[in-house]
Amino acid sequence: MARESNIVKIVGKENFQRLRSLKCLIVGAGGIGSELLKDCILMGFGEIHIVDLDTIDLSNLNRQFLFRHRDIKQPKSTTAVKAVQHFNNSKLVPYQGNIMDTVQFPLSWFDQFDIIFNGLDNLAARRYVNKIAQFISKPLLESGTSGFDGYIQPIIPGETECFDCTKKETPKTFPVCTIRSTPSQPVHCIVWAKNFLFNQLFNEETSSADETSTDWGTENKEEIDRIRQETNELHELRQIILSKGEERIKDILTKLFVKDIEKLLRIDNLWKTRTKPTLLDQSLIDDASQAVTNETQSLSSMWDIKEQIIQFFAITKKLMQRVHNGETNIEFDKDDEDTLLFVATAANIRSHIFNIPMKTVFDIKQIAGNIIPAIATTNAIIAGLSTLTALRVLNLLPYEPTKRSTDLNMAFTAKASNLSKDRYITNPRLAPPNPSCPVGGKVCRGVIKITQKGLNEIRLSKLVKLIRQKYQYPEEISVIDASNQRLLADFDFDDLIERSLSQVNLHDGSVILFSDEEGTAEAIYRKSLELYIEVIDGSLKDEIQLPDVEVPTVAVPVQNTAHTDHVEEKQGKSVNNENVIELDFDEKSETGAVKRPAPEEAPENALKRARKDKEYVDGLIELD
Ligand SMILES: Nc1ncnc2c1ncn2[C@@H]1O[C@H](COP(=O)(O)OP(=O)(O)OP(=O)(O)O)[C@@H](O)[C@H]1O
Ligand SMILES: [Zn+2]
Repeated sequence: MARESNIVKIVGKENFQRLRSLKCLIVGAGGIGSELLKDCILMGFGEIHIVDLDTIDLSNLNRQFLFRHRDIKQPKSTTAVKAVQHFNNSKLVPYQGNIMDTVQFPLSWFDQFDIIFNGLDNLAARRYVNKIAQFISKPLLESGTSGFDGYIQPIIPGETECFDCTKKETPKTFPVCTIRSTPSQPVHCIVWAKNFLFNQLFNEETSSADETSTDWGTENKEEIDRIRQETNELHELRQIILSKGEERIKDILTKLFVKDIEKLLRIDNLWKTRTKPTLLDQSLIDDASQAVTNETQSLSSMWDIKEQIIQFFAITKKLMQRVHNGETNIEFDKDDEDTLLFVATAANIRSHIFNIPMKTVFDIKQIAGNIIPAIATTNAIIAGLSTLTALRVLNLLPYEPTKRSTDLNMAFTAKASNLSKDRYITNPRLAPPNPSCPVGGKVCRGVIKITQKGLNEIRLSKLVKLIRQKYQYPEEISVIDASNQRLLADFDFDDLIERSLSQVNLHDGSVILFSDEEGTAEAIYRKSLELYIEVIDGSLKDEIQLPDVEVPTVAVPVQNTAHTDHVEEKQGKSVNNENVIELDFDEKSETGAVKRPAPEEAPENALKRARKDKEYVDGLIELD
């Protein structure tokens, strides 16, 4: 086949046969994932498995080229696979599910793959796959894009830096619930006004593209139902816009800033740790509806709430007239002052009721203009670089064999726009693992194999004893359920020690962290050990098998700063750090150290636990 002859030219006949026998996993079937699927098929991988938890949304169609309008609400993974069947020569296996679901995707399932590609859009899932790749020692091609910027990072466990070796930037997109129910910053209200409200009222074509994220950010069913219902009700507001009912602009304000907020206030759970919003004063709405405005206010001065509402009336009227003059779909454009004023006043009224500082129209113009769109071309470039790099990672190129894994290039694109003068792709080298990385550097890692019987019968005390014997830990060690940062045992907390592993909630997919609490007089500690629990079906001697890993001693605590310097140097002068790694990270998991007390934890243990967590986060230096 002509297509195959091209890849054969690149890798040679023998390597092509190897490629045909390899299995790859693509995590995410969105913007990058769709591209990866096409590229992996064109390369000729023997088997390609693709996972996505989501269904197709109207807003995906502009760039996720495997999907059509008729596919809306269908699962992404199966639809993507159907769309490529006609040119496919590989075995394709789609899954709809959350990659972090250890029941659907246990460690043994990951182990079947020769390489993993990430096409994800959130920090939690990226971190999870990174950790899994470290546990099973499989190469991972991590990637991400943001507007015209993007990056790929090949991760070879133990040899190159991992995803968590460098600190990640704060989020630029937000979970749905933050935007729709619990805003806490001006930008949340601006995203709501621009991406959601404005589109619902003035642009039918993009009206379901209401968020920059499909991540609900909550499991609260009541809240999700409310958001869905609210979306349906907004279609009625669109009718007001279409109906020439200028006198009904009051109803729009009342619905958005009084009735919807009343409903929100009824969901008690939302307000346990947050300040409640206050309803917009109905008399302010009534007064503003009577006010006459022809004055132009300075866009760089701060308007009070009264002025915001008056301007909201005026600008909504103006936009309604534009709709009636034939512009049925108006697009937000920061340079179209009408659309800007609508978004600014709506955002500010929402900020006002959520006790968030309001912003000048001028400031809002900067913020709204910067909300970064996803660009199909960047996704295509990044997925292409990712699959090409995979050839090198898998040693499939007959020439220039890679001497060390860190000689692999990590690619960044920046300003890939055809309007920009400085288009470039840079390729900084990879760094070795960061010794103070919480994932790769500071802990040793392995998999405990255990039977269900073992899980039900073996007590925590027995496990601790086995661990101490096998890895030469001292008497005092602490045991933490690392999946949720729960303390299970340490030198003065033994409430759970005589319970079985299943009684302390350990199960297939749990990760436990053992740390030396004692050390020597010279402050030499045994390195921490993180073990993944894999429950197996067959039989095992003593029902449990600990992994054969070396757990060396380390000196503590020395802050390690070398790595940061190294990263800066690696990225080169021409690449602005801020431009490079910008992804929609989930704020909650940014530190990776969520600390939840054990259900039966005494207050004094919470203190100790906090101390321990801190040690885990601080640096440990390995002694050779
Ligand atoms: N934990 C997860 N398990 C499986 N798939 C995931 C997980 N987290 C995210 N994804 C998928 O990764 C894909 C990321 O693709 P992309 O960045 O294009 O986002 P999108 O949700 O399709 O688009 P947008 O966020 O711009 O609306 C999405 O299809 C999303 O469903
Ligand atoms: Zn790391």
